[in-house]
Amino acid sequence: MNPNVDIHVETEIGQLKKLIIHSPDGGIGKIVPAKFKEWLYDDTVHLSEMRREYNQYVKLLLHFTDPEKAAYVMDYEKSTTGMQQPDCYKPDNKAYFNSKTVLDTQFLLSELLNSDSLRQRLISAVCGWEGSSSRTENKLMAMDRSEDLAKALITGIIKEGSEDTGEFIFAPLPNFIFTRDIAITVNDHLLLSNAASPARERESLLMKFIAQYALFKNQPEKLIEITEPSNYFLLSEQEQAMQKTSLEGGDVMMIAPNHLLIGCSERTTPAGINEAIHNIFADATTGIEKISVIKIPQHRAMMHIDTVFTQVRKDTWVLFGAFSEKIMQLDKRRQYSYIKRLHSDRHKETGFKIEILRFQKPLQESYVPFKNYEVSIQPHISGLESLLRDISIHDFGVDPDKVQIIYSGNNTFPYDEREQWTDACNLLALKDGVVVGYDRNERTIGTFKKMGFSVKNAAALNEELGRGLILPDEIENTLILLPSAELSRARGGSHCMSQPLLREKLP
Ligand SMILES: NC(=[NH2+])NCCC[C@H](N)C(=O)O
Repeated sequence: MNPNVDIHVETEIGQLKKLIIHSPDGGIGKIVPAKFKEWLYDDTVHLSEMRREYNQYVKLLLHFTDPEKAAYVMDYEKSTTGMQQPDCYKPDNKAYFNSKTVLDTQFLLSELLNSDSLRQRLISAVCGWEGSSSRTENKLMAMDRSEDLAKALITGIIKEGSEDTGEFIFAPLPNFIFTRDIAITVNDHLLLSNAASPARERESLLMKFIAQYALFKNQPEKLIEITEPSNYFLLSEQEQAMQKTSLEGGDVMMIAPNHLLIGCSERTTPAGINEAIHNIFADATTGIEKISVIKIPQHRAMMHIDTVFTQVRKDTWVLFGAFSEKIMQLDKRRQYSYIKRLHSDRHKETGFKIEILRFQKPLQESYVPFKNYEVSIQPHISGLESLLRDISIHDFGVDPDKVQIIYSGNNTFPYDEREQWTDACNLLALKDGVVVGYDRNERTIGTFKKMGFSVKNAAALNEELGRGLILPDEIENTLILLPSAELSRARGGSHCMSQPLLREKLP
């Protein structure tokens, strides 16, 4: 792909033009219960069903960004009915849809691996990381097709015959479908994550290669990296745990052209945030002037901030009601029972209260790297709901009376918690007011309807779009529902399954 062409994201809701995804690969079919905790899963997944669900998502993205390729996959599917996973969805197959707007990490990697020097470098880096033997390294080097090699580096399996047979060389990357978590476009820069757990570290390594050698080949200065301080290795184990520098993309939202949100969570540490703020403010060209940091409890149910809220439209948000200070002030009993629940399955202090700090970039002349930036607690921002209102009003010029918050599960226990768990708050905007969610979150869907949104099933809509009965431009104020029985088990929604590279500016 052309290096550094058309990479720009300045909001969460501008019309989506280009993104990186990763279709569920065979590694997901290898998860065993003994590995749930380490591999960040809560269940085994029925892979072929998950793929059927995911393919609706891919089709939808193609309809909105690359209609020719949408037509191609729809025709292909029709001509091959009965195929479990049609070849047009496989990045290593000749029939792959190969779009320039819906890019798969696996396809991007295989293109890079056509270069001998990069092939050598990537294999050494991955094998070094995984502690593999030289025999494994040589086996990988000897692979003919770069498509097979890319797949092996992701799934951890050197295929022999069908997908289910082959040699295991390292652990799979079952969370690679959540491409949001590995990197975030910040205006025309890319912020690379530093994963919190070993299960996701190889993902970061692969993404770094894609960013360095494909997306930003000619502009390495546009990459923002989060690293451990140089004296980290000197610290005791205890100090290292305290000062771990991790930041995952699910905690970062490019909310308005000069405003970035960063969550402090189970996955993103204060040291990671500190590093991000300094690196972003030190670079005069990122365009970021304020960074709001949101501290949420360190809890599996809400590993990133995008599991508790996302933006739907300039004036509309979906939020987990337990984090609305407005509701919690009214409902002290509910707050108490919620805190108790959060604490009961966690030994360490989780810290329930949401805290928000705003960091303001000082004028460039007075900026001394790593020394000064202004921190403020805005008195009118007392929690998440007032932050979201503040963004609609001040960043998007919405009339204060017009801001609306949709609460997951219609803010009624137990649906609020159940639907937050299955990513009712984790929506991807295809454009201002058109978002993608999961069909299982019925109470949340009901609230969308009450608020005046249309609701459409992805499969039906894809058919209508395919037949030209409706055009993407004609779709407004709509929640599009993906089938989600299996997809939701991986514990992420459409927001985390997307890494936007290009969105149009809002009018
Ligand atoms: N941005 C997100 N909410 N990502 C969800 C990631 C889910 C994944 N199983 C994990 O625990 O890492």
